Amino acid sequence: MTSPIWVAIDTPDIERAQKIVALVKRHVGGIKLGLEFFSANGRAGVRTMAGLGLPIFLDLKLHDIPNTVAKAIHALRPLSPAILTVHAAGGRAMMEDAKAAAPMGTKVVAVTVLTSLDQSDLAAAGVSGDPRDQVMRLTAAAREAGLDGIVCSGEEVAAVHKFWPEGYFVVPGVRPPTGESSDQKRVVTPRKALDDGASILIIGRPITQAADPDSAVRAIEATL
Ligand SMILES: O=C(O)c1cc(=O)[nH]c(=O)n1[C@@H]1O[C@H](COP(=O)(O)O)[C@@H](O)[C@H]1O
Repeated sequence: MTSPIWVAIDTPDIERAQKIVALVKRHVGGIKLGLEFFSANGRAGVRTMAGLGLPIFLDLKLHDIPNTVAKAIHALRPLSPAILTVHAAGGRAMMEDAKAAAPMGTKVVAVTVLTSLDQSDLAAAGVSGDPRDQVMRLTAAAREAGLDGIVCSGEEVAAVHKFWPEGYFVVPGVRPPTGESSDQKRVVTPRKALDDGASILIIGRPITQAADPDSAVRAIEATL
């Protein structure tokens, strides 16, 4: 069975990225490359990583006016990533244009409320209600825009799954029971996120910063 764990490779160093993937590749379903990696290595770097044989999640969290986001996605088309992210806060028109610009086989998913934010952060930004209310509002917009799914924390995934049973749900901010949460505020265990309906789990530092990434990913796998 394909692993639901996708490893977040957050480093600008492509050699380190390749080493980590070599260590964990038998135990992960895919590789997530984000802003840190892409800013340093660009499309050529993504191609190199794709050559390692696992599906690529290109997590650029695009958020701009519809035309700019659509053109950016158009420029990424040759990479045909398995998954691509935009911010749901960019609005329905932006999400519709993002989906239209993406290659056929690419899942476009919308980031709802970052897992590093809690209710007080939302209040500071003028958003009332708790993170779950805001995740639900943005999930409804993503669904109406024709996206494939959303990114949310494990605290909201059960509600989102109930609302959108056929959606694709990406859950980061996942920590093993003994793990440090670092900058993540809405955190659940990998087992709970899956039980509640996560399609895939995004896990970075608990694997990539471990002294032995292979043992770390296998220990997490054993809890699923
Ligand atoms: O879109 C994401 O992947 C994402 C959304 C979100 O709300 N929170 C979040 O942590 N992420 C990403 O998930 C990864 C989590 O990394 P760790 O906290 O190291 O496990 C990072 O690459 C983040 O960019």
